[in-house]
Amino acid sequence: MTATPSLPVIDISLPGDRPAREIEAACRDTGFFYVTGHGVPPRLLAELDAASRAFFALPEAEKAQISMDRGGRAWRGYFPVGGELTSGRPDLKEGVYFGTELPDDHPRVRAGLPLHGRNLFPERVPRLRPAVLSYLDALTGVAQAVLRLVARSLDLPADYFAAGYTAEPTVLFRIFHYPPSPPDSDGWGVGQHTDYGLLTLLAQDGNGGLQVRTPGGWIDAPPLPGTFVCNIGDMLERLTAGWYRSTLHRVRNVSGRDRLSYPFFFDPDFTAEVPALPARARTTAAGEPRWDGADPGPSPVPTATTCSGRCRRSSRSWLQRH
Ligand SMILES: O=C(O)CCC(=O)C(=O)O
Ligand SMILES: [Fe+2]
Repeated sequence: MTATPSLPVIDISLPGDRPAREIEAACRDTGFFYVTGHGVPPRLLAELDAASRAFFALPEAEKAQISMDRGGRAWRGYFPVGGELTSGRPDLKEGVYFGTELPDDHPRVRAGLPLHGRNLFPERVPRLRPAVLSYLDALTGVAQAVLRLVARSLDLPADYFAAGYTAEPTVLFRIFHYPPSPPDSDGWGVGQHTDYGLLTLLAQDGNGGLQVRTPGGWIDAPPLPGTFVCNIGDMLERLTAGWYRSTLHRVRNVSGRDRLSYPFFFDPDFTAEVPALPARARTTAAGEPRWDGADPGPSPVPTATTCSGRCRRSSRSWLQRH
């Protein structure tokens, strides 16, 4: 276990090729990196944090007013501590699910598309609604910017994803509260898993707790002020035939304090077809095999079905969770 951050910090505002090349290196390694230069004002997160703490401090009955039972197919609302499992074990957290706010008469909502609809906001904490909606807007912009760099890192046109399938992205945003773990416990917050989609952008409070699996063991991904932890999900790993990695991670809240975190999941349009990426125009300078497998090198590119250690994992999907 390391105490210092060993994941790269990538300034996405830098001109030129550098951010894309750094993203390429990070995605070839663990698929985890910190994003800075994103332009999200700190006050947005501060307001979201204050509103979220006010919500979680409400009595259980008040929080249950926006229970996920009432969120229907849109998959929104509150779940209590123990209400979500990873690999069959209850996580020590409660949380609220949000997503892109769509009115009841929106064609996608009327068509009954899963994950589309209105959010559930608590009447007792009115400031949560504007805080969440502003944050969703801001993070959607950051995710699109990171995906542009991901596209460039794969030598694709910068707008490859936005033009192809994130013009109307599927956004799932969750706010989690991890109560302090019992002192004699392993700090279990969320069990090990990979994320299923394209990108996750995580803000976490000062208590830390996120851990990432590396070949050398688990490392901490501590909070760095002004950054988001970005990781790529299974979809990008699959799209790149294992060239980019979706890596196991977990939460251990050993701080002895309440921990809040804000994972923002960014995925393609629910109705989009996600075709295989077009062939890359070149091999790497090191002569490694192409990620699309079109020009096999000396050793085969690991894929989800042939890799060894990294495949023994539990991948979460929104359907698996309940
Ligand atoms: O709460 C966190 O810090 C991470 C949560 C997470 O990995 C997830 O929800 O997929
Ligand atoms: Fe995750």
